[in-house]
Amino acid sequence: MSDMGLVVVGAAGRMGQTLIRAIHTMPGARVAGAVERPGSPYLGKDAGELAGIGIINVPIVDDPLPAFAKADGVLDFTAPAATVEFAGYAAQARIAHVIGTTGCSADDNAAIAAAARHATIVKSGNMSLGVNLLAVLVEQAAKALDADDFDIEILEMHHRHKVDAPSGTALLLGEAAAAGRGIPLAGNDVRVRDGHTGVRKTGSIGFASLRGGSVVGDHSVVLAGTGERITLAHHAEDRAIFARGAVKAALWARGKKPGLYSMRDVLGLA
Ligand SMILES: NC(=O)C1=CN([C@@H]2O[C@H](COP(=O)(O)OP(=O)(O)OC[C@H]3O[C@@H](n4cnc5c(N)ncnc54)[C@H](OP(=O)(O)O)[C@@H]3O)[C@@H](O)[C@H]2O)C=CC1
Ligand SMILES: O=C(O)C1=N[C@H](C(=O)O)C[C@H](O)C1
Repeated sequence: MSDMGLVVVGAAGRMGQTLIRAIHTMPGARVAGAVERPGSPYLGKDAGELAGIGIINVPIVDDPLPAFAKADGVLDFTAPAATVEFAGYAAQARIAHVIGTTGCSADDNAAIAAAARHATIVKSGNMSLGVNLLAVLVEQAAKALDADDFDIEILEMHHRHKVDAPSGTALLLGEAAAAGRGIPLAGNDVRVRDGHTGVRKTGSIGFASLRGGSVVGDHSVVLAGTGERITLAHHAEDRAIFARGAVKAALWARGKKPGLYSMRDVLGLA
């Protein structure tokens, strides 16, 4: 089979550039296109040169449709509104869509699920192997430790440029904890505490978000009991772990029937 042609949308962003570098080094994939928004100062620049790997003869363009028409898949770490739009185009083009964008609303997620009727979509708040394994461990721990005895709190820290909170990873870990407890996360989550909050509600899952500096992504899940505390944690040191996961997801999705898949499916951890 020929190398999978991948379009990187948001190609000038932090993840976009990391994705261009990852595709360049991973066997089985090639950069087939690079897209940024209309008016971006990066339009016309070579995606490889911008990413620091030298000229690859892929100019950054602002029209996704012709790029998608010539490709086998799209890697998308952009913003929720853009991702919903790209999901529609990827479905039209019948190509795989790997979505790393976080901060999607319920309506955004419904639009993405609708697109997955026609396209193979892999969506995850975190594409790394380590975090997806951590989610499995969190689910097991939450199941093993009774909600009356152990409180679950999720702490995340990211760089100063991050725009959404809690992080997609924190929510993914919260979903895993809730699954372990046999409850939905919605309605049991406490995303903010301020002022006179009252005592902690038994069985709730708390979140706290820190922002600062250049932190790539730190996540801790604390299971706090009386007299003891378990902490399960992951520290991302390099965005390459997310980019390699995304390319792996695209290669996995090639030829799979339409549907909405997760990184746990890709990694065989489901
Ligand atoms: N799932 C995972 O493993 C990971 C997910 N992420 C998520 O990925 C997303 C991006 O993160 P990051 O790379 O740090 O952010 P950046 O802001 O650095 O990159 C986003 C890029 O997308 C571009 N963009 C936005 N809208 C459009 C559009 N309509 N068409 C084309 N390009 C567009 C932005 O352009 P402009 O600047 O002009 O707006 C920017 O270049 C975030 O949601 C983040 O949380 C990040 C790391 C890992
Ligand atoms: O914005 C980021 O940088 C990251 N976003 C993802 C998230 O919201 O969890 C994944 C990773 O932690 C980096």
